[in-house]
This record gives sequence, structure tokens and C-alpha cells, in this order.
Amino acid sequence: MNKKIAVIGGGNLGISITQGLIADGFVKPEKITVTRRRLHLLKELREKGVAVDKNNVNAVKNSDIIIMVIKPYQMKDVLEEIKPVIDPKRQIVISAVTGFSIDEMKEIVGEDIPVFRVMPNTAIAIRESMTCIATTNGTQDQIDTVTTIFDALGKSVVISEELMEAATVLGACGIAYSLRFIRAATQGGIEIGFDAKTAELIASQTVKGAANLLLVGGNHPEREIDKVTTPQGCTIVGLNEMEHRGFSSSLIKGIRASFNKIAKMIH
Ligand SMILES: NC(=O)C1=CN([C@@H]2O[C@H](COP(=O)(O)OP(=O)(O)OC[C@H]3O[C@@H](n4cnc5c(N)ncnc54)[C@H](OP(=O)(O)O)[C@@H]3O)[C@@H](O)[C@H]2O)C=CC1
Ligand SMILES: O=C(O)[C@@H]1CCC=N1
Repeated sequence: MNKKIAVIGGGNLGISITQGLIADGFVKPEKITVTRRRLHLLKELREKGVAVDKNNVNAVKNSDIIIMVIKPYQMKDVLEEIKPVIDPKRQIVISAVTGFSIDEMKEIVGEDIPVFRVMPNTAIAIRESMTCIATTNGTQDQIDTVTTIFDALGKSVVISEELMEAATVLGACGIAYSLRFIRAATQGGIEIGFDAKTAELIASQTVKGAANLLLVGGNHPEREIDKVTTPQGCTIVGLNEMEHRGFSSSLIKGIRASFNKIAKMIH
């Protein structure tokens, strides 16, 4: 990709996005400027050739795409700071900031600046993110550009903004739910004989394989489950015991609890 990118907020997520973008040369390091106040914490990126700067205005002036990765309470001030140098004809603003709406952004930067909201997850660091993308004023060309960026960092889907909170729960919080499944499976594996490292390897690769049966194979989960569950076998016994104890139900209720919480955090 031959665009210049400013990553405003080089913290956990900003660094992960930058690392993902420069991996395999998708974007040349010198085309990216990452900003934060404590510049010394960007030493590793600087050593890889990424430009680092304390000055958000300079970074924005020199870029085509501006990615906001600061905390929600910092958004108003930083958007106001960069607003005078954003050129609506040439630039787009992408925000990964949880709970800051497109309307709130447009109120600060103006209606004519193309604004996107994205919800990636932390697997973006290894370019395996699921990223949901929303816009209300981006053109198809701009949507294609944003999609190309996040497809290079995993998979992406364009959704309506009303679904952003749901996307946060299923995609971003989902990393934690999935990892807790792997952790619990690992603990079960230890109980039935494996050392912790081997149990974790088996549990993790098994989850990856199961996910790929759907992503690569294109099948419905229950079809794949049917293939594993031998009549009167051990899988169905274990699976039914998990369901009797509320496996699917607890996941669905947990997702709803997260969703209720995010709704309260935002409104
Ligand atoms: N989708 C997901 O899975 C996740 C999404 N998020 C979202 O991403 C955003 C960032 O989260 P995260 O990376 O964890 O937070 P961090 O605190 O790690 O990063 C924010 C960075 O912004 C920098 N910063 C603060 N003020 C300014 C400023 N005025 N100009 C430039 N940089 C500034 C800070 O560095 P310094 O203090 O040195 O300036 C800090 O490194 C949040 O809005 C959060 O909601 C977060 C986690 C997961
Ligand atoms: O737990 C949270 O509130 C944030 C939102 C997405 C991931 N972490």
C-alpha cells in the first residue's frame, strides 16, 4: 500500500497495528508516523524505520490516513488539535477508540471529513484480527482502502454503526472468552494426564483447527460436530454433560452481560 499513515496514540493497540502494517512490507516503515508523548517508548518501532513524533499536527500533515488509537477521554482534545490540518479532499480519519461515535467525531472535525470507526481485536498484533468497520460518509473507494488495510491485518467486515457495540463484544471481548475456553480446556487436559505446556498446545491448536474448519471449510459448526460425535461415543457424552451444565447458555448470557455493560458505559 502506497499511502502515508499517521497512528495517533502509540500505545498497546497503536503499536500492534503498526507492527502488523509493516510486517511483510505491506506498508514501508518510513510511510508511517506514530505519535505519543513518551517517545522513548517507541524505540523499537523507530529502530524498524517507523517515524515517531510527539507532534500530532506534524504527523497528520504528512499523511493520507489518520488512525486514532488513544483513550476515549483524550479524543475530544486531540481531534480539536488536529482538525485545522485535516484536508477532507485528501485524508480520512479512522478511529479504533471504543465508544466514540461517528457523530461525535464529525461534530468536532466537521461533516466533510470522511470518518470511519473500526473495532479490531488484539490479534491484530499477529495479523489475525477480526475487524468490524463502519462509516456514514466514506465513499466506496475510501471503504475499499480501509478494508484493504484491515484485511492485511486479518479479516474485516463492513457493518452499520449501530452494531459497533455488538462487534466490540463478539469480536474484541471475544478474544478473552476464547482464551478462557482454551485455559479451561488446558486445565481439564492436565487433570487427565498432560503436562501444562502440552495440554495448552493441544487445546490451542485444536481451537485453531476447529475455527478453520468453518473459515476455510465453510461448513456449519453442527455439521462438523456431527462428524466427531460417534454414536454412544465419548464426545457426545462430554458435550451433553457440558450442555447440561449450561455451556452454550453461559456463553450467550456472558455475551449479553458484556453487551448490557457496554451499553451503560456509552449512554
Ligand atoms: N479492540 C480492542 O480489542 C481494543 C480496543 N481498545 C481501544 O483502543 C484505544 C487505545 O487503547 P490502548 O492501546 O490499550 O491504550 P494505551 O493507553 O496503551 O494507548 C494510548 C496511547 O495514547 C498515547 N497518547 C495519550 N495522549 C496522547 C496525545 N495527546 N497525543 C498522542 N498520543 C497520546 C499514550 O501515550 P503517552 O502517554 O506516551 O502519550 C498511549 O500510549 C482505546 O480507545 C481502547 O478503547 C483497547 C484495547 C483493546
Ligand atoms: O473490556 C473493554 O471494555 C474493552 C473494550 C474492548 C476490549 N476491551
